[in-house]
Amino acid sequence: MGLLALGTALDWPEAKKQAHLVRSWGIKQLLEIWNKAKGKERDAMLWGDEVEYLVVTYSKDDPKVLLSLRQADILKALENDTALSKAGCAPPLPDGSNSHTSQPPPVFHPEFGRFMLEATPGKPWGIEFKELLEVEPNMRLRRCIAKAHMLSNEYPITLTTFPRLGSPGVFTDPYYPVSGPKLRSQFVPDEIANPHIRFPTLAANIRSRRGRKVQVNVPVFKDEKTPWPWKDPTVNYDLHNWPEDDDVRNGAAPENFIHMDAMAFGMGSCCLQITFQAKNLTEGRQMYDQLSPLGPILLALTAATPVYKGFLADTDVRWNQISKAVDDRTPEELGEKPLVNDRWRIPKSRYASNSTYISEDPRLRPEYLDPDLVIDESIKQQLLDGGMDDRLATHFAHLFIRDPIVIFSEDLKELDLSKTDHFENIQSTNWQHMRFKPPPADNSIGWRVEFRPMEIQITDFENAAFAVFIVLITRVILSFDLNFYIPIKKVDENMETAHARDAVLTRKFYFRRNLFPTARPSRSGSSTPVASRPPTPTGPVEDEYRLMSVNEIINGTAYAKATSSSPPSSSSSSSSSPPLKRRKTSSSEVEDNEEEDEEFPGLIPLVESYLDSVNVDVATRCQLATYLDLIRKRASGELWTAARWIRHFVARHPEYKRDSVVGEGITRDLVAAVVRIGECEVNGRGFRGVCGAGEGEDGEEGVEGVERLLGGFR
Ligand SMILES: Nc1ncnc2c1ncn2[C@@H]1O[C@H](COP(=O)(O)OP(=O)(O)OP(=O)(O)O)[C@@H](O)[C@H]1O
Ligand SMILES: N[C@@H](CCC(=O)O)C(=O)O
Ligand SMILES: N[C@@H](CS)C(=O)O
Repeated sequence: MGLLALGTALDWPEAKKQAHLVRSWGIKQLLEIWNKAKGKERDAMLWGDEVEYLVVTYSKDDPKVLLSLRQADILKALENDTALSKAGCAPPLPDGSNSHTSQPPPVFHPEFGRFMLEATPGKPWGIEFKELLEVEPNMRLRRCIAKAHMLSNEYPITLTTFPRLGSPGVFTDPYYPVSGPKLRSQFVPDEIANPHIRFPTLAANIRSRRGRKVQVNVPVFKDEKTPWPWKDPTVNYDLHNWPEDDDVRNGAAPENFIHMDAMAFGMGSCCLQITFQAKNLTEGRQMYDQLSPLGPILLALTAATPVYKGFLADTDVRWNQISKAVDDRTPEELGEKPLVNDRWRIPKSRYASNSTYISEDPRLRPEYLDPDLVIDESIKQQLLDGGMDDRLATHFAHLFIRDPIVIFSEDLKELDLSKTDHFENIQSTNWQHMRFKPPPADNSIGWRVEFRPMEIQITDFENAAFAVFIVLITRVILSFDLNFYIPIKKVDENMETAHARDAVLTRKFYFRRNLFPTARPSRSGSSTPVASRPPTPTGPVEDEYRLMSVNEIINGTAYAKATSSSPPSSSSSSSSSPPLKRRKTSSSEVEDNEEEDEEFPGLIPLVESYLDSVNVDVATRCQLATYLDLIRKRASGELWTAARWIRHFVARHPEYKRDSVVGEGITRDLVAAVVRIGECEVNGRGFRGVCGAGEGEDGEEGVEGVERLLGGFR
């Protein structure tokens, strides 16, 4: 959730005139906080998660599911219920106890979509291992409380996208006709966006700055009966409501791509974000850098977005779609026209993988950095003159190549150095996969790092597992002083690779061979689990990394070898499931017979070594083991990603005609299945009973394939 200030928002031509002023005030505010906070020490190791939900309407007797646009009413109901004391919202902790002692009631926030909600814990989590066990019940509590403040036919669900957002016909409740002055979309009404002035202004000014509508094209999945070449049948080439309607006539909607044209198609997607507070600036910078190369791996591992606008896509994750949905670059910045009015060619959208490292770690070789990084030299100079070091000044001078998109006229009267609003304006509209967050103006909390790439998962069990995994990884990084550096450009490449269908099983990612400076004892104390090659700090950088599968990265080469002989569990799926490709089509695709002999320890074994080295009680260790097991099995293919489960669900549905179309009936049943899984979880009844395959305990049908997604964990 970005900066929710209020005021009179400037339209783009006016905002553009003030961009320079906002940037220069933003830099002054940044220097103010920098000078105040750079020496901050011993901040507590806190962290927090953010879970984003879609709100849908669903009832057993209704053949339609819709997006509910009652976000404001729901938030008001939550706000008015100060105790958030709805009966039945206290699911037991995994150890059977019922105490949620460390936490005040959760906090609910608005999001871009008027059909979205975000929930965070009432206060950040602390360093205690036991608190890790509170995360899942707290997430369930949030879902339960949210539901209790909705209408009986409304549900908070954690699918990344609503499968028929922008499809012809009715997909919102209430219905609004398409086309409004802010989004100017062919497919979604303006009312789909949160009416807070930030959101329609973001959408309108991004479009205006760009000079045309955003162009969100996703390759369609080619099934047996998909007409080919495929032309998006929902695009209307004859509309003449807005000048921007010409975009589709000028090639904005190419063949074989699902075409979308508004910010809502990206920022209407849900994710799971984790924020960490570092003990000081140095540690924050280290965490930012070391977590960066893990971003694409976690994106692939959490893949959950195979459907857009009623069609199966040929990609599994949301990332590039959001990137395109907020891409405000002009034709000059995109390199389509010679640079005349703009200052730079800019290689990436504002929503993209991060482009530089920020630590002063001596292990950071210059070769890992992008020599062509675009920065604003004059801003960098101001930061250097203000006492900031070169590397961090470069980072902020890169973020500040962007224009502020939402400017309130009231904020332009005088510079207030007791605030950070102008700095946050630019910072919070640089949606990179990591965010480095300075303390607020009052310096009350520490330097923080936000990990942003993960897709939201269907259940809180999975969301807690991924949140806890990232927490444990940061502790391993800090305890073992791990080194994940690879050239930042390779992180970009990995981000692209993560989009492939089933990338988790079919692709390889650039990853650092040796995470340790020297060999370390293994868990058994015998042979070393670390990479077999010595570190090469001065040798060719290319020797420091190689392509690895997600299984190798997460589970280690030994485990991957042992599990790779058995085909992924998709082999037992219906023949009508989209096929799992094992063909080689690019250098990053997994080849069955191309095993590398080099050892790599794997992140989960490293987490286990770390847990062995600290004092964790048995009950906590057991619960953490179920989370690690889920991730281990997702990485090995024993369990499916949500993307694969959704594809399977669609493929098995009687209404699916193998033509890539995800119709209303399929969408309804998919949402029904997700609601049912959520209910089973909130009620603490487990997935295996009511929600397992076949007839459930309550006499209702189980959810198709749920055991492939979740295994027998609950
Ligand atoms: N001092 C802290 N240390 C670590 N995490 C924190 C701290 N304070 C808040 N958080 C966590 O950071 C997350 C984001 O908090 P919040 O919504 O206030 O930030 P935001 O700036 O709106 O986030 P975003 O960067 O996603 O827009 C939440 O999970 C919250 O629990
Ligand atoms: N929902 C967005 C993130 C929004 C935000 O930056 O808060 C995503 O899926 O990445
Ligand atoms: N909620 C995000 C995306 S619009 C933000 O406000 O920055």
